[in-house]
Amino acid sequence: MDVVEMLRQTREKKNSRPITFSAPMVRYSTLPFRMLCHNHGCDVVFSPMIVAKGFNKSEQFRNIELQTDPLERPLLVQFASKDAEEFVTASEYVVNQCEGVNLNCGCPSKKVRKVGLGSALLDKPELIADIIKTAHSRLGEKQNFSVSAKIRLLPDQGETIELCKRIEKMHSDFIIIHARNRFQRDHETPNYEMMSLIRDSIQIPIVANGSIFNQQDWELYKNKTRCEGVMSARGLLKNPGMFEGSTLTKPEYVQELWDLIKKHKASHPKYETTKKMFSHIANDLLTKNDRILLLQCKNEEQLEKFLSERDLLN
Ligand SMILES: Cc1cc2nc3c(=O)[nH]c(=O)nc-3n(C[C@H](O)[C@H](O)[C@H](O)COP(=O)(O)O)c2cc1C
Repeated sequence: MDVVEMLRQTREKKNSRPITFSAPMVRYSTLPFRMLCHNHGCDVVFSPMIVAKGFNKSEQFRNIELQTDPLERPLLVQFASKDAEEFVTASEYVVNQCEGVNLNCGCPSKKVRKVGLGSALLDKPELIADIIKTAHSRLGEKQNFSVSAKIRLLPDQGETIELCKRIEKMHSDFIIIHARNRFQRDHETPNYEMMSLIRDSIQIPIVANGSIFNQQDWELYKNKTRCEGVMSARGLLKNPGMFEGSTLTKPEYVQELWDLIKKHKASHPKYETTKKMFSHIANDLLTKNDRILLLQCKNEEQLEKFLSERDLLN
């Protein structure tokens, strides 16, 4: 259950499979989706990004934003914050619900950056360092509990390496790197070369992220960057069984997610999000016309009828 130990062991064992992570995804990486990923080959699952300020303010917000289950663990919880005390306070609320906390330094959304969160932190390496250092000094004693950062590359190679070294020096247990900078679009090729240079510069484990859709993709990362972990977002939305070797999504995943949402009803957000989630997971099982029809379902009953008629639900 110690994520850091899992990553270290992978490094020591040659030719071993990297530790697999489901990525933080606003709206989508709720408890039912995390359980599905956990059941199908994800070694570690991630909460969506949670804004620490709101989380600290109200119990109601905390209950809505984060619901967990011992069966999904190891779980990491990600916070957006620009203040060390605020990050630690939020982390203290979740310390018994998860195996670690992560600082979001990568979200490129304008709305998030405008308030100084997400990838805005990449312009302030000293602030990232302060948050990680403070969190480590206050939470580092807790066993099996990690503190880490998720970053994107910077446009400048030297600055990226400096940032990673700084994060390591502040005792981040590992670092998650989306192998693109914040100006790059998700379809652009990840920068494996820069990842390899980072590997040569730091000792802490690296979790590589960016366009991992199948086994070849994660093997490419492992070979090119010598990372200890791999993380997927869109790949798992398309095929939640990707990390257990399934090459295509399966009707069973649709049924399982449906059952998990029913079971953990309160933890799942609005119907519109549920519908979109099914449109991703069932995408490759449907015809083009059916994909359009799915998105036209107006409520849960219609969606259930639609999926049942296509033999995706019992
Ligand atoms: C719907 C969606 C929501 C996301 N939400 C978050 C988030 O909450 N926190 C975060 O660090 N990254 C978030 N990301 C970025 C992913 O974690 C990941 O870094 C990015 O999608 C690249 O990985 P991929 O190529 O496997 O999709 C999100 C991505 C998607 C597609």
